[in-house]
Amino acid sequence: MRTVIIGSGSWGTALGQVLADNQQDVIVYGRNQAEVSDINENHHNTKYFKETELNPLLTATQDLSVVEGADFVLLAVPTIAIEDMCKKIDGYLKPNTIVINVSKGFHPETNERMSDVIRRSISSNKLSSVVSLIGPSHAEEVVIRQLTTIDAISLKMEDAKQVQMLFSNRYFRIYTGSDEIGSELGAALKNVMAIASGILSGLGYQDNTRAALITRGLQEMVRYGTFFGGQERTFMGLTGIGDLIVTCTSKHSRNFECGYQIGQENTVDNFWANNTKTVEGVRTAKIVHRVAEKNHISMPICEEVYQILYNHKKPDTCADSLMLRDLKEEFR
Ligand SMILES: NC(=O)C1=CN([C@@H]2O[C@H](COP(=O)(O)OP(=O)(O)OC[C@H]3O[C@@H](n4cnc5c(N)ncnc54)[C@H](OP(=O)(O)O)[C@@H]3O)[C@@H](O)[C@H]2O)C=CC1
Ligand SMILES: O=C(CO)COP(=O)(O)O
Repeated sequence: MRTVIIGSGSWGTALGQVLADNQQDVIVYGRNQAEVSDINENHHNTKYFKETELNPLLTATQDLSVVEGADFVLLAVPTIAIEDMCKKIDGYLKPNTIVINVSKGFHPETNERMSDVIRRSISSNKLSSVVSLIGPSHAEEVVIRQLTTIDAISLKMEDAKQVQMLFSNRYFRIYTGSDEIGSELGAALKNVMAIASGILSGLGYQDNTRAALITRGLQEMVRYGTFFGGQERTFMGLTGIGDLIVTCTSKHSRNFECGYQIGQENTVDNFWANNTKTVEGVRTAKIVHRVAEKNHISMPICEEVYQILYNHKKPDTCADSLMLRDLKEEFR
C-alpha cells in the first residue's frame, strides 16, 4: 500500500514520519524546493522543526505526478488550498483512493466542511471515501514521538479502520468514528477558542479564566455542532474536548500564539501586518460569526474573537463584554 502526503509543512512532515516509522511506503509532495531538499538530503525540515532529525526513510518530491497509483492520499495543506489541490491531483488518482483530510476549518467562500469540499472536488469514481484524521496532536510533539491519540473519522468505517491500521504504533494510537459533522465542527471551532485563550493569557488572565474559557467554549462548540447535526457525545472525545484542551493550553498552538500576541499588544494591528503562519481560527471566526448570526446560535466567545479580529475591538474590553452579559442569557 502506497501513501502520498501532499504538503511538506509541519503536519505533513510529522505524519510522513509516523508512516516511515511504521515502515510504510510513503512520500511527501512539497511545492517548496528548500523543504523538499532538506528532507531528502539532511533528514530535517529545519523551517518547522529546527534540529529534529527525521527518519531517513522519509523522502519528498516536487513532482505532483507521484500521486499516480497511490492507495492513500493525505492532504496536509491549509483549508484555503484544499479545493485547488484536489483539482490538481484528480487526474492522477486511481479509482477507489482513500483521501485523508487533516485540515481544521471551512472552505473560505462556501463555508463547507473539508470532507464536503473534497467529495465535491474529486471525481466520485476516484474516491473510496474521505477519512478525517483529527484530534489533539501538535506536529512538534508527534515528530519527537510523544504519545498521541487521534481519531480517524469516516462515513465508510472500513476505510477509517484501514487508516487506523496504517498509522497506529506504540506512540501514535488511532481511534475510529463516524460522526463526521460533530468531529469536523469541533476541530474547526476549537481554533477560535484557542485564539480566545491566547488573548486572555496575553492580557494577564490566569488558570481560573482559562478553565472558564475551555468549559464555556466547549458549550459553544456543542451548541453550534449539534445545531448542524453533530452528536453531543462527539464533543466529549478527542476531536472535541481533547483538541480544545491541547490548543487552548499549548505554546505550540499557532492559534493560541496569535491570540497571545493580540492580548499582549491589546491590538490586532501587528498580527494582520506581520503574520505568515497558518492560523486557521482567524478565518473560522469570520465564518462562525456569519453562520451563527444567520441561524441565531448564541456564540458569545467566538463573537468577541470576531470583533477583535475584524472590527478592531480592544481586547481588554472583551472580558467585561463577556462577564457582564445579561445574566438571563444563560445556556447550560
Ligand atoms: N501543525 C499541526 O500541528 C497540525 C496541523 N493541522 C492542520 O493541518 C493543516 C495544514 O497545516 P500545517 O501543516 O500545520 O501548515 P504549515 O503552514 O506548517 O504547512 C502548510 C503546507 O502547505 C503548503 N501550502 C500552503 N498553501 C498552499 C497552497 N496554496 N498550495 C499548495 N501548498 C500550499 C505549504 O507550502 P509552503 O511551505 O511553500 O508555504 C506547506 O508545505 C491545517 O489545516 C492545520 O490546522 C492539524 C493538526 C495538527
Ligand atoms: O490542531 C492542532 C493541534 O491539534 C494545531 O493547532 P494550531 O493550528 O493552533 O497550531
